Amino acid sequence: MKHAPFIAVEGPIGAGKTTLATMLATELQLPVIKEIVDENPFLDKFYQNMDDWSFQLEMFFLCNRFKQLEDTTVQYIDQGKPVISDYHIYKNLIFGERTLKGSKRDKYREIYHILTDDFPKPNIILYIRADLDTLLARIAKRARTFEEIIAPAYLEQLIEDYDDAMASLALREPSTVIVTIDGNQVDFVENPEDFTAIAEQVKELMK
Ligand SMILES: Nc1ncnc2c1ncn2[C@@H]1O[C@H](COP(=O)(O)OP(=O)(O)OP(=O)(O)O)[C@@H](O)[C@H]1O
Ligand SMILES: Nc1nc(=O)c2ncn([C@H]3C[C@H](O)[C@@H](CO)O3)c2[nH]1
Repeated sequence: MKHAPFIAVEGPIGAGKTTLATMLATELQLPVIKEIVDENPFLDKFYQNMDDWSFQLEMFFLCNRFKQLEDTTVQYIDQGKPVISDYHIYKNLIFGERTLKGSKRDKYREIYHILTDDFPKPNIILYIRADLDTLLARIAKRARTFEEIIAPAYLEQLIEDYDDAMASLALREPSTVIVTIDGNQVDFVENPEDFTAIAEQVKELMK
């Protein structure tokens, strides 16, 4: 590994990223970086009108994650300390490519690369795949009001985008370990053995 273990949990909306990252952080005694949701002023507006609000929303996520990545690099990666995050910065591009159009998409892509290309990236990705029914059930279980109007078609598209993105990342960065977790079958919340198996695998990868 080029640098200390930097683990990212990824997957489409509601796959269980924050849940798994938090459980692993406790089990492996790692610091955990979580994305900011509650103070996001654009999410609500975005779900009501994606075309009007996507640029503001994507820029907000990008700026927040840029700051978190900057801090993570200084506090952990540069110090050789392992860390786990409930997202990979690459998700900005996965979402941005889907929600933005035309010149805004081109500008956003350029800004993304300018801001993030020189940062250390996660060397272990836990990719939770889950089908539409599983995602809808988990989103409903979490019951964030602004997510009630998420269109199933948007989620379906994101499921596909995530698969494509992980496949292209694997080609581009062959040294990055991507562990795919079947979120429909593997239940790290309800089945302790499922969680233990994931935690053991991560421990091995961190050696
Ligand atoms: N394996 C699981 N089995 C059952 N429930 C789960 C599982 N994983 C997560 N959940 C529940 O599903 C909901 C969504 O989980 P979580 O918030 O971790 O998803 P997320 O991927 O971080 O979401 P987001 O994409 O919005 O950040 C929560 O209520 C959580 O308790
Ligand atoms: N458009 C868009 N771009 C992102 O980078 C992004 N990251 C997360 N999200 C949405 C998913 C959940 O509703 C909620 C919490 O994860 O925020 C995003 N939406």
